[in-house]
Amino acid sequence: MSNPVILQCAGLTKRYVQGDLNVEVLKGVDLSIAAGERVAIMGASGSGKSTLLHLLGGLEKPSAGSVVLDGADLNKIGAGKLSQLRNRALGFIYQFHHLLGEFTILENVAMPLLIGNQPIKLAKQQAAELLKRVGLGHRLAHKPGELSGGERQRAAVARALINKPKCVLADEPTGNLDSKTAEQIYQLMLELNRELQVSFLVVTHDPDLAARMDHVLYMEDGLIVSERSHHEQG
Ligand SMILES: Nc1ncnc2c1ncn2[C@@H]1O[C@H](COP(=O)(O)OP(=O)(O)OP(=O)(O)O)[C@@H](O)[C@H]1O
Repeated sequence: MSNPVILQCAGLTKRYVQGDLNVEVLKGVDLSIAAGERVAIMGASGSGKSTLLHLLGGLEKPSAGSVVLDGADLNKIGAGKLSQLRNRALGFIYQFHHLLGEFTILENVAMPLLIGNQPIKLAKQQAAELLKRVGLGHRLAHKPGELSGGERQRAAVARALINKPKCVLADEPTGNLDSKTAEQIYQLMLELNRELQVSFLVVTHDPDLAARMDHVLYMEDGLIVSERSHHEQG
């Protein structure tokens, strides 16, 4: 693939010290994601998938190795630059939506734009457009607690994409959804991937979701052990 690399890590290592124990959770992971590419990470519970996602998203620091996002080495830039870069270039989706309960859906989705210093009116306009796009145009003034699980997850997808990020990092985005609602979330992610050329890196136990990605990587005990390519889904 000749598309530019958006997110890359090399020799990524993470150790936690627990009392006398030194637990090596990531043991030198190399990974590269191109613009518009969709990658799934699968693997047993405890193999290090979420830890890898946190390090790639700059939410935690590695013990060794590098992460390069949109040309910037995350370990070599200061905290202020890092959060700016994260806000501009990345979107995050979690199994449990992490929307803020005291704000409306519209405000939740507009939030990344406001953090990026966009004027409120414009931010809300753009958030309303994207919420319509994900089928929530009639729910703008609702708070997360007033929506169904699937509606909340669609709002979370909208929030992850409002900044037109280069890459979305998703941790079990369909983990708590029934299969019909999960299907809507896959379709939405695929549409937005095609339309906006956003890359997706998705940690999942869900084989149906993994089958919609360009590549599936398997993690075992802190390392990526195999890769499968499949293009039957286009
Ligand atoms: N802050 C921490 N301190 C100590 N150990 C940790 C910490 N965070 C994670 N671990 C350990 O690292 C290992 C990998 O955790 P991680 O959450 O990355 O796994 P996972 O593959 O995402 O699992 P799951 O599929 O169950 O979500 C686990 O054994 C976990 O106990």
